[in-house]
Order: sequence, then structure tokens, then C-alpha cells
Amino acid sequence: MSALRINIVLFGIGNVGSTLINQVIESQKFFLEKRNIELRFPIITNSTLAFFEKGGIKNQWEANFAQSAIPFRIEDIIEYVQEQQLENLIAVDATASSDIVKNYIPLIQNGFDIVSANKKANTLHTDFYKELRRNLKKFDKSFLYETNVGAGLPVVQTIKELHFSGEEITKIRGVFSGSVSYIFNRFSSEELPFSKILAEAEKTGLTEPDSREDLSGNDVARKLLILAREIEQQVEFSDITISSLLLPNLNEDNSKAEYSVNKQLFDKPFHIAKITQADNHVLRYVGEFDIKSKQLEVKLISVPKSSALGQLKGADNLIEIYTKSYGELPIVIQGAGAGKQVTARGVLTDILKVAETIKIKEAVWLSL
Ligand SMILES: NC(=O)C1=CN([C@@H]2O[C@H](COP(=O)(O)OP(=O)(O)OC[C@H]3O[C@@H](n4cnc5c(N)ncnc54)[C@H](OP(=O)(O)O)[C@@H]3O)[C@@H](O)[C@H]2O)C=CC1
Ligand SMILES: N[C@@H](CC=O)C(=O)O
Repeated sequence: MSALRINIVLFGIGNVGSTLINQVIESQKFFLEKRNIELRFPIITNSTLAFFEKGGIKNQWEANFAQSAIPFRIEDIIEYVQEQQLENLIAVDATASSDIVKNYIPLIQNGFDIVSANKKANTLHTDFYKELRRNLKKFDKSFLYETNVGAGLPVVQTIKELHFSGEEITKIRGVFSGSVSYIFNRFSSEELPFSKILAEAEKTGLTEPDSREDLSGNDVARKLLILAREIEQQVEFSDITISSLLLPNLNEDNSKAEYSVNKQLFDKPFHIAKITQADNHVLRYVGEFDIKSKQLEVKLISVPKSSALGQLKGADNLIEIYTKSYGELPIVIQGAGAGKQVTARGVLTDILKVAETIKIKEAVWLSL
């Protein structure tokens, strides 16, 4: 039987997007042999340019993109895939853009399934959230976004399945930001200025494209909102109480350039926060959703170094899920919650899941 060819249109070729391409190129043979699936990227884009290659990009894709990418609109992409009769289309959103999300519904209406690392679509107003799902149902398309919470960790899936089984989830809490976890884990154990560790988190690709999204608490709040909606709670972003780590004189009101050059302003207040804690305590940035009281909160806390949160390392997330059956002892999911390799692998897993769904649909059509 010939392999199922999947055509991926990739929006965003930064940390996650470019790592995804390289992972697919490396594992192409494995997918063909083990899954009978061929993954191709006929179109890849950054925020302004797109590179079109009907047969799919090859190893030298970065040079080809630099040389031949052209300005694009979403209509150009839809027109191209129709003209070229490309089938089994998956749009992958590896951006942090709010604009790109507006294209999800037109893409679905034109035959695309969606896989997204971008949290925006799931955190806009409930009206959009529902409209998106209405279209997915109407056009029989999938939308997978496991990497929205915990990067490659199976958090969304676990919450979804618990809820699906009728399990009552009572509380979800923990460290949800990989980058802020990395920053505080190092800040607690090393004598380095906060701004230096922040710069390293940015350089490694752990933070959002604009790290103020992480330090403002918005990124953690989005993750809480996504999980809350998975268990059918009617909540909006504005319902979340967020205690920001940004400063009155260094925040979203500054230009990105001002923010970039003034990060050492963080050093003094965070040094004071560190040395004024009780003995053997460390700082941790946590999110908490208490389902009964419908309270969603993002805040900085000081915890004993010996506690589970106090012992976190690297860019670890630690997410506790309290449910009726599990009682006082929560389900715990722990591991790297940010990083381009783990995130790209999570996106790739979602792509393969969509491909398997397409395979099943094809088999059903063929049997009719
Ligand atoms: N990094 C991580 O550890 C994790 C990231 N994620 C999510 O993955 C997404 C990507 O993160 P990351 O790769 O680190 O970010 P990067 O900043 O490295 O890359 C973002 C990419 O998106 C492109 N882009 C921006 N706007 C648009 C647009 N409107 N249309 C098409 N492309 C666009 C950028 O292009 P240009 O260069 O032209 O601006 C760039 O290529 C984010 O939503 C993030 O939350 C999720 C889990 C973990
Ligand atoms: N910036 C985010 C990346 C993953 O969503 C984080 O630090 O957790």
C-alpha cells in the first residue's frame, strides 16, 4: 500500500518551527517504514514571507527560504494548495501571533486540519472558542494543541481524558512556565543577577518571543484558561487574578527596545525578594485553579527548598491534578515545560495523530 502523504503548511520557522522541520527530515525514513506516512512541507512561512515548494522542502531549506521566499497573504496559500491539488493538509501554527489565529476558520473551511503550539486561539473570548469548534465539527477537521500546556508533556490530554471519563477534577495547580521555572531554579541556587539568567532563558528559546509574556504571568494564565476550558468551565482571560513579575518602570508599556536594554532593573527587587525569604526557602511562580470556587490565580510564592516545588530543576513544570477518585494525593506530571526540542516533538506527535485520523477516514471512504 502506498504511503499516506501529508502536506504541512508551517507558519513560524523560529525555535519550534525550525526544530520541527529538522526533526521531520531526520525521522522521515522512520515514519515511512513504521507508520507508512510521508510528511512534506510544501509551504513554510515567517511573519512576512513564504517559501513554496510543491514537492516539499529539503535539507537546504534555510538557504532556499533566504533566497526565494516571497511576501504572502493567507489567500495565496489557499489558492496554491488548491491549484497544486495538494491533499491531506495540516496547518501548523508555530508562531505566538494573534493575527494568524484569525486564519484558522478559513483554513478549516478550505480543507485543513490544525496543529498549534500557539496558545492564542484557545484563550480568546469564548465566542471565538465556540465558533472555531463549530467549524471543526461542520467540516470534520481536527485541532490538536498538546504543546499549549507543558510543551511536550501530556497535560491537555490527561485533563481531557479524566473529564471524558466523568472524573471530577477539583483543583489544578503547579509550576506551568518552563522559562520562569528555569529562571527561579537557577536564581535560587546560583549567585547570578536575575537579568543574566533571563537573558540566557531567552537565548535558549525557552521564553516567548517577547519574554514579557512570561514575566507578566499572561503565559501561565493562558495555560490555566486552556485547561479550565477543557473541563467545560465558562471562564475568560479577564477572570484570572495575575500577580505580574514585571516592574512599574519596566513592563508592557515600554517599547521592546527599552525593555531589552533595561533588564538589569529586575536585579535589585528580585535580589531583595530572594534574601528576605525564610531560611531554606526558594521563589516559585505558580498557577492555581480551584474549580469549586472558580478561582484562577497566578502568583509568586516562597516555598521550602526541600518541598517538591522547591526541588525543581532546569525548565521543569510540575503540575498537580486533584480529582475526586485520587483524593488528597494528586496526579503529578513533571518534566521540561519549555525548550525547542521537546516542544517540536510534541507538535510532531500531534501531526502524526492527525495523520492517523486521516488514514482511518480514508479507509472508511474506500470501504464504502
Ligand atoms: N519555545 C518553547 O519552549 C515553547 C513554545 N511554545 C509556543 O510555540 C510558539 C513559537 O515559539 P518559538 O518558536 O519559541 O518562537 P520564535 O519567536 O522563535 O518563532 C516565532 C516564529 O513565528 C513567526 N511569525 C510571527 N508572526 C507570524 C505570522 N503572523 N505569520 C507567520 N509567522 C509568524 C516568526 O517570524 P518572524 O521571524 O518574521 O517574526 C518566527 O518565525 C509560541 O506560541 C510559543 O508559546 C509552546 C511551548 C514551548
Ligand atoms: N514560554 C513558555 C513556553 C511554553 O509554553 C514557558 O516558558 O513555559
